[in-house]
Amino acid sequence: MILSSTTRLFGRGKTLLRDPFKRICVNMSSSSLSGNRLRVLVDMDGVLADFEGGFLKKYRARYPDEPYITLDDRRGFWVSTQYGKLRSDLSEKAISIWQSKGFFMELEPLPGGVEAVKEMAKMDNTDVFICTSPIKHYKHCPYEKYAWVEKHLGHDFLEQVILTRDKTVVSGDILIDDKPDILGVELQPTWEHILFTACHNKHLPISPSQRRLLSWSDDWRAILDSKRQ
Ligand SMILES: Cc1cn([C@H]2C[C@H](OP(=O)(O)O)[C@@H](CO)O2)c(=O)[nH]c1=O
Ligand SMILES: [Mg+2]
Repeated sequence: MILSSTTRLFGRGKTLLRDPFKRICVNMSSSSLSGNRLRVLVDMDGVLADFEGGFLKKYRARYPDEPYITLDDRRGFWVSTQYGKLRSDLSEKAISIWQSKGFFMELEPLPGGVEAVKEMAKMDNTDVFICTSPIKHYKHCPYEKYAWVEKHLGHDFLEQVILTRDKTVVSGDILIDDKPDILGVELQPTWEHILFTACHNKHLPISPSQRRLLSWSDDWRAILDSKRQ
């Protein structure tokens, strides 16, 4: 009985369920109870860095005689899946592009993203983290993601980088991300996913409960304000 009321009071955490005191301490440091600070998680590729544009440019340069998919015709999150449907061997060719040295480092910033993150980071009661997934071919990508942040946001911002393959285990109030389905071991992440519009997701119908950020010219400040207490 005590355990089940603890469950209702303190949430669904499996490991901490038997220790309500510990659960309270953990919650105190999470966004909703940490002195009313807002914690914003900002994705990198497709939100701050132009993965799709960078991919197409390098793919066409490396495989000038192969067919390609214009950004307007992109559908589905995974580039290699759509290229594989175009012709089965093109999937591997696509993968070879983002596995190459320099791919992630040389991505151009998407318009307004770096400026928005810098502005957010200066706002009162606001903590901003870059929450990004490295590819499993780890030779260049993790290093280059850090280098990109250092180059565009400055050395101090390296403190704010979270590299994870599972964003559901990271706590925050908002996750601004271009991937339509963000899944992982945590079935009820603390953040609200704000879908950042990209060439591959712009045609997707959005559920009434989901919110979009159309670009960094859209009203991201209003979205942040809507989550403040
Ligand atoms: C393979 C692939 C990766 N990515 C990005 C998403 C991840 O970065 P991010 O979490 O910053 O959006 C990273 C590893 O999958 O590369 C795409 O956006 N499209 C793709 O097709
Ligand atoms: Mg992304």
